[in-house]
Amino acid sequence: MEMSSMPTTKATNGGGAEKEPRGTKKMKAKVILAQVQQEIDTTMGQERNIKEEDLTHLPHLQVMIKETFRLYPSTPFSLPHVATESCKIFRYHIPKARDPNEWVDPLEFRPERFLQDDEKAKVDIRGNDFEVIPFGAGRRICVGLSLGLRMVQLLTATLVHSFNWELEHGLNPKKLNMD
Ligand code: HEM
Repeated sequence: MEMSSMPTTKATNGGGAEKEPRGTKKMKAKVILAQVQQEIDTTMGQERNIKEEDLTHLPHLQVMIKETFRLYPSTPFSLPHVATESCKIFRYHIPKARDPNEWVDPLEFRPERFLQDDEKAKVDIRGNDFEVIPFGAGRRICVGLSLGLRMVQLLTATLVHSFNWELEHGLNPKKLNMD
């Protein structure tokens, strides 16, 4: 996600999500954040911490994480595994990462593409659909898949539940030093 750095507690932020001009990427990120926060608040309230059992009731959280894995898979940074060109291996079609023939607006962060009734609603990230394989696929698939996915979901949900997130001093995400 294009947001990180300085958290404010939800109580002190004053609900700034609606104050940005419409149509900007920053605005979109805030809307997505607000949507996930609202989903968590509606589902389990603000009085207790998120538990693993809650995760299955949070579809917006799940598609936000799916979209993050699609657009920013972590593995190419550590292992030399990324499809730079679409190709066919035996009978398997492996689409190029962020292929415009596979994805509408491939470079846009659009979690809703994975929501029910949308184009890619059925795509799963557990190695069954080759469009998004953040954990790999086949016999060398990540053995920590279930643990890793649950941890990412639980941690993200907990951070989003407790804080609003934005870059310090309105920094442009493109200028963020990721080294
Ligand atoms: C979000 C978290 C994680 C991501 C995105 C991830 C991703 C991956 C990927 C892409 C591979 C390579 C698959 C391939 O070669 O095709 C891999 C392999 C592996 N991962 Fe993970 N992983 C995560 C968490 C974990 C955790 C929590 C553990 C252990 C508790 C783990 C243990 C392993 C092991 C042992 C392999 C090598 C499997 C093999 O070569 O047979 N991973 N992971």
